[in-house]
Amino acid sequence: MGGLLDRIQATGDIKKMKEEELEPLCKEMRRFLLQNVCKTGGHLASNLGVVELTVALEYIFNLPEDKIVWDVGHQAYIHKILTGRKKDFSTLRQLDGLSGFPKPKESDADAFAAGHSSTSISAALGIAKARDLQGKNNNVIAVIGDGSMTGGLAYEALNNAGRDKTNFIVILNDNQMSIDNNVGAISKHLNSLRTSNRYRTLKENFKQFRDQVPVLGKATYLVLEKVRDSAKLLFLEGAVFEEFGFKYIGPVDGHNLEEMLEIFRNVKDAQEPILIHVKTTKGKGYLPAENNPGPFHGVGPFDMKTGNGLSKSEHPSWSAVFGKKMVELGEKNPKIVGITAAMCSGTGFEAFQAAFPDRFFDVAIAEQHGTTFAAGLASQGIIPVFAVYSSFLQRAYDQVIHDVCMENLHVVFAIDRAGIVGADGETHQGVFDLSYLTHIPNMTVLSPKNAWELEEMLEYAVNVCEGPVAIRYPRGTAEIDFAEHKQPICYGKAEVIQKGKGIAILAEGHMLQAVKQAAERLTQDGLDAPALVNMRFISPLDEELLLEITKDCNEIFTVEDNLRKGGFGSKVLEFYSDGGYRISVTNLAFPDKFIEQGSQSQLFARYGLDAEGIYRKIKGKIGESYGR
Ligand SMILES: Cc1ncc(C[n+]2csc(CCOP(=O)(O)OP(=O)(O)O)c2C)c(N)n1
Ligand SMILES: CC(=O)[C@@H](O)[C@H](O)COP(=O)(O)O
Ligand SMILES: [Mg+2]
Repeated sequence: MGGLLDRIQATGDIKKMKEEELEPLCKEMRRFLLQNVCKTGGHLASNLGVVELTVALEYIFNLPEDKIVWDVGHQAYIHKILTGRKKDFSTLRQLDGLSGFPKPKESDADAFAAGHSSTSISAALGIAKARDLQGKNNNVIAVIGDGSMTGGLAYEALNNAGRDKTNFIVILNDNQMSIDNNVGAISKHLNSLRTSNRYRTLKENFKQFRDQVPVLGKATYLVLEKVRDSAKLLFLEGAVFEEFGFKYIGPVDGHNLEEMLEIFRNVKDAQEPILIHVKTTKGKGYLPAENNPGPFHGVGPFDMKTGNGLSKSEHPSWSAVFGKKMVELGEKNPKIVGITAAMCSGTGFEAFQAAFPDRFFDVAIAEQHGTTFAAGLASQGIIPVFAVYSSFLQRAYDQVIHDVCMENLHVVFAIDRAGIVGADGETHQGVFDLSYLTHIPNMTVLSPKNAWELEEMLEYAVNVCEGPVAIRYPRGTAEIDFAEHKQPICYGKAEVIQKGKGIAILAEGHMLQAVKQAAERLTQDGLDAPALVNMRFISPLDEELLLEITKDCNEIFTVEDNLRKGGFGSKVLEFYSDGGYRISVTNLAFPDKFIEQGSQSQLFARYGLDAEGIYRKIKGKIGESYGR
């Protein structure tokens, strides 16, 4: 056990293995993956599905000279293990550990960083063009899943690449799944291709042809091409990729190592754009994941024997609170519709989808389209609620401005995973949305302190607001026991949790919990109780309250789950500065850099945004004036 993988770790090169060792290597790889990911958590099912594909790719191509661009990159664990990172694999997705995504900073075998979907063909095309411009002749390969193939960016790249005739290879890894079931016309088209046996027929024809005209190994591809041209019938139905100018090869069995090796040998160094359609099974080799690929797309620690998750919480997740409330709102108002961009289960939208299938739209991985589609619906009096992760909405920035806000359309954005998300790291931290939304005219931005307030804000956003409105809430479990503070939501009004003297702490959303604990410690230290405010509205700010508070307080602290620049605190600072008010404002927020991976609590602690850190920063700032 561990022998073959350890050999690769020692030699740093899978190419030194004998071909007959590759099957046992795949077996060992699956065991290793399971034994580790059941402890660290991670994107298990996608990785189990690409074991043979990755092993064959890295056996035939020469890394790092040849460049493999993994789309999203959540399925690059095997690649990491094969390229010298087995020894660090137990640190996967942990603080200061191995990233769950490709990262050129981590290894020169990682050609391009990713985390968001549908970028691989564009990036690979750019890398191939750069190769040509520099007179090099390495191979460039994009590996993209069927789910990621629903993203518009992929088609912009195909459109560019096919016309351009740049030689590079696209491997379409089709497991018929996005995170949930894949949807849309492209997915249907892939299904129709999957069931055809054109590649096998082509191979049969080729064999007959070869028996008549002897050919040697490397020329195989050229012969295949000739066979193809002489057997046009096989291609009459045509894959859409042929129309884009790619040579289409497939569908091929992505778990048949021999077939993968043969194809990759044949296409290596080809001089035109080629797309290989590979069929795989998500979760392959681990029954709980094969039977339930959705939940095993991304998992926390689990029991390997049963597949059951280990972490349980008595509190509901923010997404679950959102989902439950949406059903209630949907029952009362038939104008409400739900939109997701391939994140139905992640955003808690499943119950709404089940209850109102005609009023629920999974637009696939298409945040830009989802936003403009919502604008279209809103322009006709429908009330769309688009539930979308904060970092993925970054894609639709122009659509938010141009299609929604400029026309002041009543679109509700339920921004899930706002703030620090944890183990996914830099690519997924939702720490920009306050900065990229709050300066847009007409946009209302709300941040709930707890589960109850999320429900109230949703009701308010759907039934009371008129223009565009965004409610941002974090990943994880929602606080439910703030029984004492249940004031109704009023446009542009903050909620005063506690009046105070000297210091005022203004909290954004769920940060109020840590702020309350920090405030308690300050009072235990003998300071006057600080004023505590739950801002609720980040845009527009409650300017009346900001003025009022200066009567009793001269030290203002803002606390938020966002980067500092352009965030909530900097807006407060701007307000006082523009008005010429002489008051000390300190912003407690994430620093202006890409925030690394780690658990949410580790990251809040590292950046001084947990209760302890907030307490220390306030104490440090005011220490002198209080003589402490
Ligand atoms: C822009 C963007 N939207 C949504 C996601 C979330 N997401 C990550 S993987 C994934 C499904 C991808 O499906 P596919 O490409 O087929 O890969 P598979 O996991 O099936 O191998 C989704 C929706 C993302 N990473 N980026
Ligand atoms: C790779 C990707 O983008 C998603 O799978 C993401 O990791 C999901 O995040 P959650 O676990 O927060 O739903
Ligand atoms: Mg897929």
